[in-house]
Amino acid sequence: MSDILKKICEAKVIEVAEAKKRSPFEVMRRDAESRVLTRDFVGALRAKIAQGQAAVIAEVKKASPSKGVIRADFDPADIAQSYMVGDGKTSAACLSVLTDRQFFQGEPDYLKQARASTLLPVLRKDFMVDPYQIYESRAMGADCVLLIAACLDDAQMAEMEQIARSLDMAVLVEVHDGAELERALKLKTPLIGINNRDLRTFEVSIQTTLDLQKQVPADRLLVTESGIASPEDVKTLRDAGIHAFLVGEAFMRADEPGDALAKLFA
Ligand SMILES: O=P(O)(O)OC[C@@H](O)[C@@H](O)c1c[nH]c2ccccc12
Repeated sequence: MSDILKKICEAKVIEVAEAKKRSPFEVMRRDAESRVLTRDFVGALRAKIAQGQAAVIAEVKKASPSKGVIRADFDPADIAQSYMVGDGKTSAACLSVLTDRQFFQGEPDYLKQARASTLLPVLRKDFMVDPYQIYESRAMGADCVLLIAACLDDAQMAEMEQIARSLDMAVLVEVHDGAELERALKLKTPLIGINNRDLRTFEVSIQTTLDLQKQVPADRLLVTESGIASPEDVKTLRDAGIHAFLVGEAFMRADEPGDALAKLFA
């Protein structure tokens, strides 16, 4: 595990211990189980692809450890609506919302606001280290959770996936190398995220996706993540048969994030 990832996951363990004191496990579980109807995250991606379009998971992210504050004027509901509309032709399939406070200046409320202002399925972007957080994700309204293979062992991933499925949530499992990908493929989820960002160096290369793509069976839905910034990047990836994208920074730096999305994927 990279140093930054290790630091974040250690902080998460403490954060979760505190959260459990405020809302004990059974309370959180009941809260999660009382929520009705998730939005179909995988279906929304597949629908775009079936129409010959790129399936874009558009991220709502204020700041990151590598870039600091990315967007000072930050209104999650406005941003989410902008993504949902796009330019009227090209728009997001799904949203991703950072809920981590300490490293990404995120908030659980941002997810609630983004989801309430749109009809799009929402991924909770955070660092899962404990099954408690899967219930917590559903309780805050998430339709999909992220499992980062580098943070978890096989048994933890399988357990968290099982809980997510029992709550009708989708799972995006994120990998950065071939060994992590092999482990991710033991899960049932179709959504395999390949992170182009190396969390040790913060270097970003879409070549990571192109290299690992061969190892992803055709019945899985590969999502290329991070560092997608130009129409050339998009063309290279789509020509290679990759149609699902997770993009944050390139949109967050634009005045109108949905316009930036439409331009990047037109
Ligand atoms: O802002 P970018 O380079 O477009 O990247 C978006 C997304 O892939 C990135 O935020 C991300 C990918 N995996 C993560 C895990 C945790 C936090 C953030 C991430």
